[in-house]
Amino acid sequence: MATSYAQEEKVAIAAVRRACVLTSSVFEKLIKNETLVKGDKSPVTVGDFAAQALISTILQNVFPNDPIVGEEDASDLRVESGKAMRDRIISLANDALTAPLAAGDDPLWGVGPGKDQSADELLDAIDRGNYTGGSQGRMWTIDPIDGTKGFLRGEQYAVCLSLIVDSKVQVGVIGCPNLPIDPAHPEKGVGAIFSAVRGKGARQLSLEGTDPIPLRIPPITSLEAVKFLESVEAAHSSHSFNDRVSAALGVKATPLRMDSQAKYASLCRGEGGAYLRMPTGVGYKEKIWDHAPGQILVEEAGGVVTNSRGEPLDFGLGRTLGENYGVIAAGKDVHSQVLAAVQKVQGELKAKV
Ligand SMILES: Nc1ncnc2c1ncn2[C@@H]1O[C@H](COP(=O)(O)O)[C@@H](O)[C@H]1OP(=O)(O)O
Ligand SMILES: [Mg+2]
Ligand SMILES: [Mg+2]
Ligand SMILES: [Mg+2]
Repeated sequence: MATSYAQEEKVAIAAVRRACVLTSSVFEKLIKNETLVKGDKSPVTVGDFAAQALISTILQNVFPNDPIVGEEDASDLRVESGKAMRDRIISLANDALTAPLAAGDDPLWGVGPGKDQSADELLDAIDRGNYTGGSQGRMWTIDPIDGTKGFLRGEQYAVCLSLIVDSKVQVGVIGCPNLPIDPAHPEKGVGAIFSAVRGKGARQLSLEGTDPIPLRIPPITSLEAVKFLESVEAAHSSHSFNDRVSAALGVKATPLRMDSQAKYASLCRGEGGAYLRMPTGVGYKEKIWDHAPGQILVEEAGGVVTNSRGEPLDFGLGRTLGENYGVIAAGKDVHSQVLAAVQKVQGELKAKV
């Protein structure tokens, strides 16, 4: 019998919901010495560590045998110089794990009032994210704060969780605390969770995990109006390459820039016509936690996600997607045209050198 993954989706939504409560409260109170710079020069905050500890703890309670590929590790927190940050992370994670939340979160998956974790348990929970990945079996991916730079700017970021089984994403959940609930009605406020299960469609939920609205990428009537979604950070994805592709397609709309996998979610709501992420140089390999939930969300909303060779993303190669051929996500009708334009621009650039 095929697995329904209903339990996995429920747990994932509950974990992302609690993590969103945590990250929002961290942003309100974040102070200067609560951010570290990692080896690759990217920032990481107490919110990233605490959210990974929280999600990993919930997964451990319900699926103790599932390995986890998580972005963060606790090595900087285990040393003496990490003590202040460590204490803060432990208190944040415990607050979020034990907070009594309203409906939509029952049963509590082993968390809730009186279920405080020790410092060692929470550091170990972060480090359970050290799985190397691979092509077989079940594994979860956690990006506790995707778009940390956006988070620090008070702009878009996302709490991202996925279940991969035998290299294929089966469940994806993306929490976007700063994304408008309804872009056509800004007065409705911000904060949404997006969720997809393979073969069962994609949905937008409230930040409480309730009130599902099915997601379907709307058809595009003219290429001129295809709004590209792209990174804010020019170092993460080439803006100039996107401009060339836009010109090749005759696109008139100005691109919509936002951080994180909120781009995938926005595409599913028709806020942009295509998400294009081309490498800016050599060396950087895309991570599976940066694309797995977004990929299933787009596919279940009727769209297509490939690299610039037109191949599906391969989540079975380890912690990264392997050689970086970029990412193109769009509705079915638009994807083939964007892919052709990307390959045309690549050909022109090659001819130049
Ligand atoms: N050189 C790079 N190329 C592409 N993506 C990058 C690069 N450096 C960091 N990233 C990752 O891009 C993601 C954010 O992308 P976006 O620009 O779409 O918001 C983050 O997960 C970030 O990793 P990190 O979490 O380590 O900062
Ligand atoms: Mg990061
Ligand atoms: Mg990320
Ligand atoms: Mg991150």
